Amino acid sequence: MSQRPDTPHLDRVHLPSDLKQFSDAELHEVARELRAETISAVSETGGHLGAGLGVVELTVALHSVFDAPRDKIIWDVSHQCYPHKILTGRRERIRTIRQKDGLSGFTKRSESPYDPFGAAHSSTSISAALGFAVARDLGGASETGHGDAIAVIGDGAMSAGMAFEAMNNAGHLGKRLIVILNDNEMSIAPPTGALSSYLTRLYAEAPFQDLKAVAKGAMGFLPPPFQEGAKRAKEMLKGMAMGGTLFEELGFSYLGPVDGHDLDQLLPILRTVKSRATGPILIHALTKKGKGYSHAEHAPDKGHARAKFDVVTGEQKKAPSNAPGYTKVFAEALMQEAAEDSRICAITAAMPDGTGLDLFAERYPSRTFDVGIAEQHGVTFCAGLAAGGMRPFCAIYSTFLQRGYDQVVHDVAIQRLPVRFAIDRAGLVGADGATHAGSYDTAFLTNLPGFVVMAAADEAELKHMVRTAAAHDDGPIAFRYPRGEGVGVEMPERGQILEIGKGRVMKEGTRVALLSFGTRLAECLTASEALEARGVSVTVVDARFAKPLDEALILRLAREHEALLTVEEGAVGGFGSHVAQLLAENAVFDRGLKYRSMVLPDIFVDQASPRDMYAVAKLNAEDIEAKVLGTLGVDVLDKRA
Ligand SMILES: Cc1ncc(C[n+]2csc(CCOP(=O)(O)OP(=O)(O)O)c2C)c(N)n1
Ligand SMILES: CC(=O)[C@@H](O)[C@H](O)COP(=O)(O)O
Ligand SMILES: [Mg+2]
Repeated sequence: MSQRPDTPHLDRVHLPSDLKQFSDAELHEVARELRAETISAVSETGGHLGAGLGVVELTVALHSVFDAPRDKIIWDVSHQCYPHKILTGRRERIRTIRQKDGLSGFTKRSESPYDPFGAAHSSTSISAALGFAVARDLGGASETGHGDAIAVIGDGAMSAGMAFEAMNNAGHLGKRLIVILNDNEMSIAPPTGALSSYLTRLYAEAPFQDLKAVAKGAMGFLPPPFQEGAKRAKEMLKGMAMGGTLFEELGFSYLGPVDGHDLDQLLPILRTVKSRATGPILIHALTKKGKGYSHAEHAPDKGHARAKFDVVTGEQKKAPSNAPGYTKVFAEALMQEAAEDSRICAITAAMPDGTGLDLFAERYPSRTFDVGIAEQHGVTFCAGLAAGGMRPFCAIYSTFLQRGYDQVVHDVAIQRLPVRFAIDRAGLVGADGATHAGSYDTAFLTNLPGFVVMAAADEAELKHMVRTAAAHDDGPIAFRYPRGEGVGVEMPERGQILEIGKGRVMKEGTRVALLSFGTRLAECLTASEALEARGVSVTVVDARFAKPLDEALILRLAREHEALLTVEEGAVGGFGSHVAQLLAENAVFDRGLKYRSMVLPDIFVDQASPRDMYAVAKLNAEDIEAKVLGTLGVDVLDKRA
């Protein structure tokens, strides 16, 4: 356990209203202690660090000026919400964050009235805040009352289309709405794209202008520093002075840039905005990701997410790995294929490290594209690349691909374009919890005509699937694989091209067939050993493909066994549902086959270790064993006795 920081001011804050007791000078102390408390807590739990450290002053300023929960403070993505949680009655539990039965790592409506809107996927905050603003003005019912709607959105999140859709709508409606653009010039990786350059220009190149002239035509309200004509006010006015910022063109008043770490700027500005704003306003705050903790500030990712760490040295306490991680296996396999085929290119939506494409980019910079947080665009961009004769690999986490689904259907599948989808973080992911679970991709891709859908059972299989996808030009193809380490199997030098729609039999038995799709295969094999020990003979098959199904193999298994169970780390509607459809269409149930399908349950599974989450989902080896025994009508307790 790290030594807890001394926090005499913070100790007096149990709810945000307690901040009102402090002078502005004392709020500086609160902020200093809040930063120390955040670092100390995350050092014990691991989690998102850099973004939270970057908004410490903003959090203190917002909570001391506004009146949450009546005023709705909506954190975009909400990975920066730890200081907010500490100030809003959750300090006692902050050291449980992201753990089983602990606080969520994100804002969550069911957790606190101070979290008016849950998030974890980016760029939703302005839409949600606008919804609150309109509900307020239309007299919607709210247990906490209706006050201001405030969206705090990062420069990375601001680059997504959804943020602009919301600004477009908000500018048109003209409601009082406050957007704080938290510009730290970082996404998880350095941000890419023209918007990022634009934001930089807003404060780097804007000429100073006469304060009075600016004030005259500007916004009808000015914080005191403006009136005093202080140098700082000039800084604040730079962007405004340019006139016609992108945000103003969209109907927002633009105020900034302001120093997001300077409470002496933030407090008067927020107070003035609170008392005077009428329509939508955007405050452009410049901050530093990882601010105040040098090990974060100077890290390439600015301390975005951390395992538990030593506060003094910054050293992370990572568990030693026993097998290569799936992400790295994917990246290395793709590089092998790219070496042979100059048409292969790779696309990430702001997750170069998470998808392994940072490695690919080092070797093939001109064939790597980080499109920013823009999954929809990323998918259609790949469709265009494929139509243009390239072989694009679209590397997007399962959970984020949800955002590009219409593009998958309309731009890729209907046109039968050979986009290769590398779907990382398939299945339950652990500490990020339900928002990041890769639960639905098998279901939403296997519905689509012409799609090939594969799941890797281990890291060697992943290598085969990368090669198979590279070679597959006849329409779209996807392969899914989980977060974390492989199972430690022997790795081939290079992947083989798999026969499309063919599974592999791992072991032949006689009474029960376990048909696995994905990495539950290891659990099936473990369960089969336990079942064999009870005298139940088990066949275990790795399906490899959910689409097309290996119909011949599945129908043979159905014919030759008393029971057939499918097992997958995906929601209902995926592999098992397609197998059931095949069996039904072939009248197999009429002949008395006992069929069961093991899928993720119809609940959102909260954060815990992946193993604990799979225990909740009843998809571990012991659950498979129990399900088989139940299916056969064998009394589990009797047998164990
Ligand atoms: C739709 C979606 N895509 C990708 C992500 C992964 N992601 C989480 S935080 C983040 C960077 C956000 O950058 P920014 O908004 O600037 O916030 P910062 O971390 O810099 O404070 C990304 C890409 C996500 N949460 N949601
Ligand atoms: C907040 C967010 O969406 C990311 O930071 C996410 O937590 C990354 O997950 P991985 O650690 O699995 O890359
Ligand atoms: Mg940022």
